[in-house]
Amino acid sequence: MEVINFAETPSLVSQYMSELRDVNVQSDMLRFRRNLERIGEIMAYEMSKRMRYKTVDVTTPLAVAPSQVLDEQVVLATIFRAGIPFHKGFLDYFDHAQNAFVSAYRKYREKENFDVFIEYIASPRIDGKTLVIADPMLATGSSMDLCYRALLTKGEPAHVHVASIIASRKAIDYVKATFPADKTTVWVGAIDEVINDHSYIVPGLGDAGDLAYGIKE
Ligand SMILES: O=P(O)(O)OC[C@H]1O[C@H](OP(=O)(O)OP(=O)(O)O)[C@H](O)[C@@H]1O
Ligand SMILES: O=c1cc[nH]c(=O)[nH]1
Ligand SMILES: [Mg+2]
Repeated sequence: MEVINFAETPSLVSQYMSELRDVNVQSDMLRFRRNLERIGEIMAYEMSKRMRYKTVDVTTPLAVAPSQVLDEQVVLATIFRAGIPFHKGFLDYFDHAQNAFVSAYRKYREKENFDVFIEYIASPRIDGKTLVIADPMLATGSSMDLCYRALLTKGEPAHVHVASIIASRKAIDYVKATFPADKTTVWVGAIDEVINDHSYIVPGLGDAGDLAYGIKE
């Protein structure tokens, strides 16, 4: 399974990542959401280079121009809440994509133990399509895995792109063990080595949902 890690090649993504992580910048929620979006936009563009195109004739005011257009039906899936700005970045580039939304939340049994519950799914059929699941944080990998399994009730995708801003090493290993190796590509802004007792990524950035939308009760 190919893992594309943007941290290996310094670019503007590195600048946006540093702002996302920085406690002194995080109080600017607009910038936090916009940086999630911007990384989504750049990932979408890089992903688009791996996709299939077909040639069509486009009529200009002067003549006919043979043009390359995307020949894959993309479904952009995301997980509430933190996935929303990241998803918007992808959708602004893959503007013809269909979309899927899934809810997943951690229900803590005690401080360190929790189950992830999926309660809501709104998705088109995904048979033969290119499925992108965009969620900024891949901590244990449970939400991503449960989301994927929920989406499989809507069909079998041709290819799966797992897109994340920060992943833990543990989650990368989990995705490698649970997603189909022959048709999954993983895209990450960075991989952090540590995950703490509360299953938060360290150094990570904190709680992406709260930083994007405010704390919840
Ligand atoms: O890999 P996991 O251990 O499953 O954790 C990752 C999940 O945690 C975050 O969502 P969170 O549960 O904080 O919800 P929120 O976006 O509503 O804050 C994130 O957006 C993922 O969905
Ligand atoms: O580090 C983490 C883990 C889960 N969810 C987050 O938002 N951050
Ligand atoms: Mg959260």
